[in-house]
This record gives sequence, structure tokens and C-alpha cells, in this order.
Amino acid sequence: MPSSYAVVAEGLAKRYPGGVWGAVDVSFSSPWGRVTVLLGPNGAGKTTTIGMVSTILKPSRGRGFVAGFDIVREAREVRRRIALVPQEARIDLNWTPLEAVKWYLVARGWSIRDAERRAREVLKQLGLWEIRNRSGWGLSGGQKRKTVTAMALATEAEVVFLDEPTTGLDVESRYGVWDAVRGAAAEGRCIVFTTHDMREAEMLADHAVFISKGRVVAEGSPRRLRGALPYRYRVVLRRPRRDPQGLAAKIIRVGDTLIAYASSRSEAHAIAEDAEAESATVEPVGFEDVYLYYVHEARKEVKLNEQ
Ligand SMILES: Nc1ncnc2c1ncn2[C@@H]1O[C@H](COP(=O)(O)OP(=O)(O)OP(=O)(O)O)[C@@H](O)[C@H]1O
Repeated sequence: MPSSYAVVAEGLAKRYPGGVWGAVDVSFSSPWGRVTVLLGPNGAGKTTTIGMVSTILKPSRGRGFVAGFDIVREAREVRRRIALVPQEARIDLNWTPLEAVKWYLVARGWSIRDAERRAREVLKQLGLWEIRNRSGWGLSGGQKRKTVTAMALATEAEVVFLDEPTTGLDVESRYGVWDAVRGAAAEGRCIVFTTHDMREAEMLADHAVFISKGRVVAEGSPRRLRGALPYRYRVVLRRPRRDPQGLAAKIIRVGDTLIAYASSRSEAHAIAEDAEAESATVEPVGFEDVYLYYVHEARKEVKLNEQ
């Protein structure tokens, strides 16, 4: 029973009724006390993966463990230890944020007094304090979304699965969610998070898992994944007069903008000068570049361990 990791997926696959494969071969390990971010294009299999490890979906193949418990044979034990915010989660609109969080905790076995105290704490952290007593009918989409996230993070769950919790949230609200997620990880819990926002992934991830077409194509810490790219710098050229073909390690075209990759800062500056572009910026590669490389280019599996 492997329990040194909070979540372990071993070759998980899911075939939906009708024959569509939602996941084909998903293997990854999420450490305790860390934030694991699942990344990948629409339809890659992130939600399906979260569904399987949170016991909502039965895998068609493979094995999975949460806190050392088998996700199929010991699903009840797993459920006791997790909290989940599905992508489409909604609150009961007849409740206020305070009621929603508090009564959810009570339903999980908390005393009313502890639930009230904890609900207040989390609502403050997520910037929901001012509207804690407003009916769900009077909340904006983002406020409702944050309330559901507050319900999951307020719990004692050792492992919290959040499927795109910040989609549609304003900048300040995102910071609130990030703060709460980091706080939960600092308590030793494991947070598994999906997002399409590369900046968010870069800010939050201790551990990243890239999924493409139902398979894990890369896994590791952001630093390791960045370091494994065959280039170090990206040059963004807007309307270049000359094509940096030959100078760049790789080029991506987005309309009249080119992203050229270089293996050193001096090469990057040479590309920027030579192109005579309307504007040129040179920056170290980031998570977006990691994403583009692993998801769209490298088809082979890459695994980067922390050692
Ligand atoms: N209930 C279902 N029945 C049949 N096919 C499904 C079902 N749910 C998902 N799929 C399919 O499984 C594949 C993976 O979907 P999934 O929702 O896991 O992707 P995702 O990575 O979470 O995507 P997104 O970023 O758009 O949320 C897709 O091809 C999808 O159409």
C-alpha cells in the first residue's frame, strides 16, 4: 500500500459508455504538503482523472491510491479523506456563503461551534466576508464559485481536488484562492488543482503533471520541467522584418507575432536585433513554453523525478 505520496495513479484509464476514452494511461504521484497542478488541452483527460482518483468514476484499467487507500477497493476510506470541487459545482442558492460552508462542515461531522469558527476564517481568507450573509440568489458567478472552493478548503480533508477553481474569478479573488491553497499545503495537505492559466500554474505548482490525449506526457517540478527544455530563452517578435529561421532553435507563429526560442541570452538578443521587429522582448522560458513543448511537441513520455 504506497502511502508516501498522497495520490498515486498507475496507468489509469477510463472508457465512457459509448466507447470514448476519457483517459488512456495516466500515471503520476502527488506529494503530501504540496500543490500538484494538472495541465493539458481541453478534452485531455484532467477531469476524468480527478473523477477516478476521487472515486466518482470507476477506472476501466489501472490502479490508484489516495492516502494509501485503493480508490476502487477502499473507496469509502478514500472518500473520508478527500474534498472535491468539480468543474460544474454549484451551491444551494437558498443558502448564504456562511451557511453553505458551516453546514457542509457539520455534515462532515464537525461540531456547530467549530464549523462556525472555521467557516468564518476561510470566508475571510477568500474575500467572502462582506457577503457572508447574502443569499445565494444575490451572489455573482465568481462569488458562488469561491463559496464552493471555500467549502472544500475549510474541511479537514487530507487531499483536496479542485477542478478549475479560479475560472472566471477576478485577479484579487484568484489571489485569495491561491493564498488559501498555499495555506492548505503548508498544513501538510495535498492539493490537486487543474487550470488552463499558465501564470497561475507557475505561481502555485510545486509539482506539475501535463496530460495530453489521455496520457501523462511530463511530470515534475516547474523548475525541472523548465530546465529540461532544449532552449532557455524566448524572444517575442511583433511584426519582424526578417524571419529568424536558422538562428532560432524553434519558432511558433501566432498571427503577425513570432515566438523564437534560443539556447542562450546572447543568441536571444542576436535574434531580436536581426529580426528588426516592431517590438522584441527577451525573457527566460516559462510554464507556457513548457506546456507548448510537452503537450504539442514531445510525444514521448518524460518523467523528471525530484532527486
Ligand atoms: N461523460 C462522458 N461521456 C463520454 N465522454 C466523455 C464524458 N466526459 C468526458 N468525456 C470525454 O473524455 C475526454 C476527456 O474529457 P475531460 O473532461 O476529462 O477533459 P479535460 O482535460 O478535463 O478537459 P477541459 O480542460 O475541457 O475541462 C474528452 O474527449 C471528453 O469528450
